[in-house]
Amino acid sequence: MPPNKVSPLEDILDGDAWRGKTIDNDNSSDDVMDHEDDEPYKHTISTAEKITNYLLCRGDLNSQEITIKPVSLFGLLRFGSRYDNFCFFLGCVCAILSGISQPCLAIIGGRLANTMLVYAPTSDEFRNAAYENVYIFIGMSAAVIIIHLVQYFCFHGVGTRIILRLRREFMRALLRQNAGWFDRQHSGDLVSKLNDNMERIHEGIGDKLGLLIRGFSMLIAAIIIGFIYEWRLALMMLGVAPLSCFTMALMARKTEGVAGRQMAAVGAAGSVAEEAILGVRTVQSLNGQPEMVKRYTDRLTDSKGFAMWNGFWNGFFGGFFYFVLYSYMGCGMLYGGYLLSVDIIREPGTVFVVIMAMMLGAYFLGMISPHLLVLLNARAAAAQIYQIIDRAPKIDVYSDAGKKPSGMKGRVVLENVHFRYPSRKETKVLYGLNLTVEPGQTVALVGHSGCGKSTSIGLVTRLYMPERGRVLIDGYDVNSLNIEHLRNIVGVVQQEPVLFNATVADNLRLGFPEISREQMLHVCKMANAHDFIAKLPQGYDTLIGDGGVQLSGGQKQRVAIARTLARDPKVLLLDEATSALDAQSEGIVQEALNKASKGRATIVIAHRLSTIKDADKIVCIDKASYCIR
Ligand SMILES: Nc1ncnc2c1ncn2[C@@H]1O[C@H](COP(=O)(O)OP(=O)(O)OP(=O)(O)O)[C@@H](O)[C@H]1O
Repeated sequence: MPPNKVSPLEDILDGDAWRGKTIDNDNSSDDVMDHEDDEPYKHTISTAEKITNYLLCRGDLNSQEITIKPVSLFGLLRFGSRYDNFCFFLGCVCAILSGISQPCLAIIGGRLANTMLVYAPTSDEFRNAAYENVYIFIGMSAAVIIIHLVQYFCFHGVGTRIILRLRREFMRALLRQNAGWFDRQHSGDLVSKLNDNMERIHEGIGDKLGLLIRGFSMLIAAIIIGFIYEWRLALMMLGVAPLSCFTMALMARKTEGVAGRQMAAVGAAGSVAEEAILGVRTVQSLNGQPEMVKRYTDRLTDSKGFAMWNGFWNGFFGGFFYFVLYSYMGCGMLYGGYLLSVDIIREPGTVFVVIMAMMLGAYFLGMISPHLLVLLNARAAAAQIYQIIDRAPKIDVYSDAGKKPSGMKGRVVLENVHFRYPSRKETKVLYGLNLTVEPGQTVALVGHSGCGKSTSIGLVTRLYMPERGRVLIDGYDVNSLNIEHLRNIVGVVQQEPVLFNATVADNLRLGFPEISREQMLHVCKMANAHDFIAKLPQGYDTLIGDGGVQLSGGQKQRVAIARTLARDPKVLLLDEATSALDAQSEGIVQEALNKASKGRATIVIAHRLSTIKDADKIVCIDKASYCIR
């Protein structure tokens, strides 16, 4: 069954036009282990990109290493609907118009200058010409306001909508990945992909792209207008463009380095804060608050130095940029004056038009230079995100493929199972394990730490696939069963129950949103959880905090057991479900587990005798031998 729609933004997010293609999963039983290593990649920058970078004084960007092939510019719009594509196009047109309009305003400025310098202020000609130009000026300014508004509205809307979809698709794709893949990832990296990369993509299809288009079109329009009005002055003024570009490129080179180090130091401080908050009870119980605050402050102090340098370079080059612009403007005025004196230029307004247009072009060229990386960064960030979105794992929880037999009893057979983890291929964990659990029977798995007990039950839920041998339920190879169906038949209770920051009822609904109140009460009674839940301030609707922090360990475990029972699994896998509890809680939870395992095939992993004393069979796992008692 495809996953349920999860967001109230269905109207925006609905529709398949933007949905990325994924590789179909055949769920075939001849799949071996889930070996899916991602190939390393080194991207080479195209010649056009190299030339652009050199022209804009950013030759340093040509040597940077990009380890993923960036998507194309249009690839950034992959999750855009037709409406988004239209808005994007309209935004680009408005950005170009907005860019062209600025040098055009310089023309009106020049005409006004002419009026003031040529006519007597009291004459009718002066009044008429001045009014005419002022009206044109106001009219054009009003048009610029509208163009700006449409441009920002379009880019902002497109960016926001596409990022919303992208975030949802990324989250959906993340939760689709198999355990072997997660073993090779760092959760911090994935969260930062969700935040930083999305931000970069947003910049690439949003306001910053508008800024780039506007800057380039402004420069081109300024050059054209300048050369049309007076090519000699325009040619002289053209020199300001590389100068301003060079100044801002220098600033970008200096600040990018220190800003990166500043961000890294702030990030390190953030990690300390996150660790301290997550482990606040341990910190407080050890009176470790001053130490944690000191560690946090030390990291922040590291960032202070970089922040100061960042500010210094920004201030210095920002000021120097204006110095370059105004000095050049002065030189332009002198040269314009000379051309006027030798009658090459007839009207003084022409000098203003050329100088103002070229200055505007140069100013915006300088402004966009630090943002040159925006597009490349966005394309590389999109490539990273799409790589995960497009990754269809062999064990695919969203796949519709596979058998869904009804009326399953839950007879579990592990037949000569060999296994090693994909992330540690050199170490073999299971060496031909054989195990049979009849419906209604409880089998205890025992053995020394690390012998492969948890691994065995992970294979029953098909978290991983055996290297050799088969795992069967009612005679069906688990590889041939539909994954969702399999995980409805098999229920797992872990040592550390994982509850979420929601109400008790919401936690019980996870994976089974249709559960009725009666069913909820029934499973909670079976799990010895109903009595304490009923005494909570809002009963089943009580919020239980991060990870269920407002419940005791035993209470959390009973809610987790009830949640597992909600889907009425035929096979119950208990992975040291009581080992983290004190003796009293253990008794209550054990009683709940005994009730829960009635009529189901149950595999219990335990170290305590009390947990396994009622088992029908005890299987001892020891590297190359498995003994049954
Ligand atoms: N995700 C993983 N990636 C790589 N190796 C793993 C992974 N999980 C477990 N292992 C290794 O596989 C072996 C078996 O681990 P498993 O968790 O099945 O042992 P166990 O018998 O349940 O141990 P314990 O009783 O301590 O819980 C161990 O050597 C462990 O280091």
